[in-house]
Amino acid sequence: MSAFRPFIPYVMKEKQLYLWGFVGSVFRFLIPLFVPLAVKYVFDELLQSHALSVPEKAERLLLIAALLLLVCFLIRAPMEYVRQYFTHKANNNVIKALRQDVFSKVHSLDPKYLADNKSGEIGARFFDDIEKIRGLMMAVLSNIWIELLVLFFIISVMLALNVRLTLVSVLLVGIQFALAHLLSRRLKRATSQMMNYRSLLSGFVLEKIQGAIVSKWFLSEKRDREELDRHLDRYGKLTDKQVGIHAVSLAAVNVLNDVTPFMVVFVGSFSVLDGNLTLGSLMAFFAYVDRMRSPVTALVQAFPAIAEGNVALQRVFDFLNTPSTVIERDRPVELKSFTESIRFRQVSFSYNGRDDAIKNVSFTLEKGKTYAFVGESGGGKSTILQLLTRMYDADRGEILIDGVSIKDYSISSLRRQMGIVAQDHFLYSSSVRDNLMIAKLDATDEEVADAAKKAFAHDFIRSLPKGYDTEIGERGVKLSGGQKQRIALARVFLKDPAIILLDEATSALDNESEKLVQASIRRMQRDKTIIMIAHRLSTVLTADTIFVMKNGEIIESGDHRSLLELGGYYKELYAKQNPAATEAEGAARMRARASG
Ligand SMILES: Nc1ncnc2c1ncn2[C@@H]1O[C@H](COP(=O)(O)OP(=O)(O)OP(=O)(O)O)[C@@H](O)[C@H]1O
Repeated sequence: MSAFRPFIPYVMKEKQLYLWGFVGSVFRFLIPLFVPLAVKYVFDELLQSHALSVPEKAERLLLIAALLLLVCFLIRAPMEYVRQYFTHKANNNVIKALRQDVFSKVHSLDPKYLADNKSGEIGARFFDDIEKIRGLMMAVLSNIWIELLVLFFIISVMLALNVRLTLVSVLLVGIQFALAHLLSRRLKRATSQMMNYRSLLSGFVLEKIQGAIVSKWFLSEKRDREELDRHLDRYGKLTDKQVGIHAVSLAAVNVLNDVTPFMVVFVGSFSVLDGNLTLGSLMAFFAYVDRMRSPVTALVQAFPAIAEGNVALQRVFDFLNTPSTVIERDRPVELKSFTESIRFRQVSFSYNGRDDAIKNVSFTLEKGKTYAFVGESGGGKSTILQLLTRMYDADRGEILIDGVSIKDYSISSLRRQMGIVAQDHFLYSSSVRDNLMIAKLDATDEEVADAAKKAFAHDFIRSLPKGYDTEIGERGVKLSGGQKQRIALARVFLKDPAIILLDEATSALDNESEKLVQASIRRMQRDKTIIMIAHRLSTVLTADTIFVMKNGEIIESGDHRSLLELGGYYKELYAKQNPAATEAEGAARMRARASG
């Protein structure tokens, strides 16, 4: 029930449309309910009247028929349209608002949530769950409430006709409701298991589609298929369970449904024999009891949709209420421009709450200089960038920009100062131009081309079939690794931020291209602060300061020369990558010492 509360504002926003739907429904459903009363009049009064001649009776019959037809065509039919149109429109608006909110929520989720949950499972909220909420709205807002109103109306008229018969009917219908209610709890539980599994299944399938090429390489298609079969079997069992419970509800309700009119005729016939009930009243009664079955059947038939919608509401609002750990403070400061320094003060951070990815790290970076982080894989280099861009917040210590904690800045103004080429430089399945322009939405063609030239991407882009308008496929599959990297670099050149973060930004380029791109980066350097991460030490030789990381700690720092002279871990790494250069440098130093 709890998920209904946050859902109410969505429905209330559309109350005007629902009101029209309500008006349409009342007319559409209540008009036919007067037909049995007309039948009663025809049987009890008109046909048995001694005051009227046969032609007069025929004339009245025709008049009643014409009146009923007229009401049906002129009021009931248009009201059906009003009911359908406005209720569906209102439902569509609610669905649209929910989808907008789910989509916006994706952007405010912590990277940790995105790392812990498969995109297919998150996508299931957007598609499957919200569609189930539509089913719930159709059942409840379009049908069930009006059926209940009809039930109330019918019982009132029946009470006026005959109390005893009404009690028999209400008792029988009451038993049907009680049965249905009893089974609905089990149905909800089964539905919840089924839907949670369905979202897991969509996560699995999406991941396998994305990894289809890897499956081909490693010939793991058969294993994927077996895994899918296992998932489908389990899902099949859960759907069978749900269908089974629903079938039991329908069977129980339908038996009683069949029995009810018969019982009414049976009991009612005695009343007719006793002279307590007219034949016309019994016929009207029979028609009402028949109509009375419809709300119960509608309710029971809608149970799966209601149960699924209920679970979907819970899942969607649980998702919308996912707390964020990276939170902007009230009235944050705008970081208008970066003017002095970035400072990490005794910063520690763990992704899983157990192992520190960064341990007590402190350093200061000055504006306009180039810094590099090098060291072993998994040493914590990328984590430094994650913390600086506030994808995660440090567990301990402080990160300051121009002397102010980054938590005090608005997140957008902080990120506006930074441009990043990450290891996983995601490209969208749109054109090259669109991919570049996410860095600057109002960029001119010249600015786009200029940025591409700096990243040495312009020539290859122009050679693509439609140049800058070429579609590059999902995640840029139609491009080579180096081409994708150049586009990611061009994106940062186009953004032209004060702080440039390069995480293995040139690793996919050949030596020649890497040198050219590095030169571009250096050219834009003047007032830029560059933080680069690289395994290939040849790319960081000119950095003002190189930080060497191991096990989440900075173990050495200095420029290339001083680090070599230190003779520590950096020298070891450098020697491994450049054996010849190290020997030559050693010999030169020896010579210098001998001559000095
Ligand atoms: N999203 C994440 N969730 C959990 N653990 C993570 C996550 N990202 C990184 N780690 C862990 O944190 C540690 C530091 O990772 P980080 O990516 O900072 O290393 P790195 O020095 O950049 O490595 P590489 O040079 O291989 O890119 C590693 O042990 C890694 O397994």
